[in-house]
Amino acid sequence: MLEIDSLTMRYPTGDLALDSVSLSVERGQVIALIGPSGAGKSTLIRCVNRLVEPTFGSIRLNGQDIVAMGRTDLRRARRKMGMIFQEYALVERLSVMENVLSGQLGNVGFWRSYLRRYPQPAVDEAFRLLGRVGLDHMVDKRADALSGGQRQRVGIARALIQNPEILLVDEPTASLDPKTSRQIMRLIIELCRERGLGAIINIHDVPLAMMFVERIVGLRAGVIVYDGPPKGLTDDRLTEIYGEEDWSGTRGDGDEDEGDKPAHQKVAAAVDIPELKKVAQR
Ligand SMILES: Nc1ncnc2c1ncn2[C@@H]1O[C@H](COP(=O)(O)OP(=O)(O)OP(=O)(O)O)[C@@H](O)[C@H]1O
Repeated sequence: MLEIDSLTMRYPTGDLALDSVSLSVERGQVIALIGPSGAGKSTLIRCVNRLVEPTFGSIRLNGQDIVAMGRTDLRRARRKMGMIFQEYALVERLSVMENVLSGQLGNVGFWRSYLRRYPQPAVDEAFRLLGRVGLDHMVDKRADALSGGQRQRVGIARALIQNPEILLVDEPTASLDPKTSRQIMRLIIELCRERGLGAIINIHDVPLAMMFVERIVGLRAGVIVYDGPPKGLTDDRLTEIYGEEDWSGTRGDGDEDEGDKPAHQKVAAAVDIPELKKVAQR
């Protein structure tokens, strides 16, 4: 569905942010993109929606090369990409409903959206999505009266109302507490599953990524140094991605909603990491 080939990005400052990155995302597949600060994670996402112009390489969404597109085609292609941001990017003075409907901006034309006259099917879909993300009781609340987790739910509903083919998600939980972070990650993963949506999620929280995502891609200095399941992220692999560090205790403390087993035992069972299992048995 999304095929990135030999993607290279050198900023005008001379920084080589991506060095011949190749990556495919299948329909319904969610990828967590991890790596240290400056590894190129945000640049990769920004290249996919062409907020920055790659220096070299191709990015195909359903066979169409985004890098080669002119303005009209690019605008159309961007509608197929749902964006979810760390800082939510909501319009503070607008209601939850209006923020969600703003995801339709590309489809309803400037004047209709300016006058806030959205077609009834869009309004119905917004209600449905707000129900799905658990905010149906808050449709009229202003965005600036919401908690971080609620804001992110609005951000998710806004991304989904454009009926995207892929989600590009930049640090969705960086501003949230641990429990809310898990709820938001779980929601994103469930929605991707329900809709057969592919996603690339930039994330610093390795344990959280390992808990929810089946494929992890590790970037270091613009190069993919790991691409595989969470259970393959051994200490050596983490060192390759992040550099030398004591990794004990890094691999998560589990999912609070999975029954009464201590959380770290569930993660240990799920990810099959021997060192973690030893800790879990204590
Ligand atoms: N607008 C820019 N102009 C010049 N260099 C940039 C720009 N944006 C990013 N870079 C450089 O590109 C490299 C990759 O940065 P990028 O922001 O993509 O990394 P990241 O992995 O997303 O980091 P973080 O996790 O801190 O957000 C870094 O060396 C950074 O300094």
